[in-house]
Amino acid sequence: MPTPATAGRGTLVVKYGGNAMTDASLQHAFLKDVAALAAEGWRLVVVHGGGPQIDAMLGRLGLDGRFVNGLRVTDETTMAVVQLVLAGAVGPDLVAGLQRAGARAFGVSGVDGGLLGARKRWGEGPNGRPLDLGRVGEVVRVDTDVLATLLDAGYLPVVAPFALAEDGAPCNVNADFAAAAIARALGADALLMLTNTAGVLDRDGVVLAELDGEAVASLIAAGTIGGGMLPKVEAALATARQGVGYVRIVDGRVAGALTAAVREGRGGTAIRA
Ligand SMILES: Nc1ncnc2c1ncn2[C@@H]1O[C@H](COP(=O)(O)OP(=O)(O)O)[C@@H](O)[C@H]1O
Ligand SMILES: CC(=O)N[C@@H](CCC(=O)OP(=O)(O)O)C(=O)O
Repeated sequence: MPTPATAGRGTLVVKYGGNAMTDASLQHAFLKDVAALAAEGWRLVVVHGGGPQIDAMLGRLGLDGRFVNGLRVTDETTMAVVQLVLAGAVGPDLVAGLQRAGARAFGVSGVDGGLLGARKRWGEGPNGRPLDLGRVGEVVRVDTDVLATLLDAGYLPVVAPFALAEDGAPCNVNADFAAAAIARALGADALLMLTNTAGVLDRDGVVLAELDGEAVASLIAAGTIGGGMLPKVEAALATARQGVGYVRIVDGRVAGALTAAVREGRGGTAIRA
């Protein structure tokens, strides 16, 4: 597997999942990796999740979180909590950690500068019938100006994934889809998705080194891929098909996983068009 590009001159989009963030020392190792790659000259954008952190806040407020095929059912109150947690806690914590690691990080959300525009995304209910997920969006427009401006000025953008809906208010977008849309729009050399598994696992729990569209479809049909891995593989595959040459799902719980994937082209599951 080739590495993404000539070291230090390309664009990397890194999706950092909420499940990979739970251990503080591993988060510190990840942020040091990110800062080191940025110092090498990579144009780097971090898109973060925060699903478990949103669940924790909902729980504290006595509210339930519900998912359909990996997408959160989002009513108005849930949307407020999503914004609060992502742009008020998870994002600033990552920005602060990156600053400590020596990077000039700058937090934005998908609504800032019109970065992400979305239309309503429907879920799939029983018998394939459309299911109303509430304020959930699918990205249909990416305006990369705000990212280019920050990158050109030497900042490392840290993106919270919610977007502008057609009614002009924020809507909830799964962070895997947000990262994928940003990687495509930037013409990134690579999309790295850090999660809390060794990669995509087969039915025996063994990590699959490489997957194409056909393999993904049969693993989904067999029920081997489910939950939060569904949007991840869907987003990864679409990104690979749309020209991002290096897409990899890697273990965010392992120190050095990001730099190994970027510099040595190894670890986790490579997704091929
Ligand atoms: N075949 C599979 N391989 C790996 N993980 C899977 C698979 N099928 C379902 N999953 C689930 O998907 C989860 C990762 O997705 P998610 O919880 O949304 O993480 P993140 O916060 O990183 O986006 C894993 O922790 C696991 O529970
Ligand atoms: C629509 C939808 O599901 N939005 C996600 C956004 C956060 C996210 O994707 O976080 P992870 O990457 O940690 O899973 C949510 O509300 O949980």
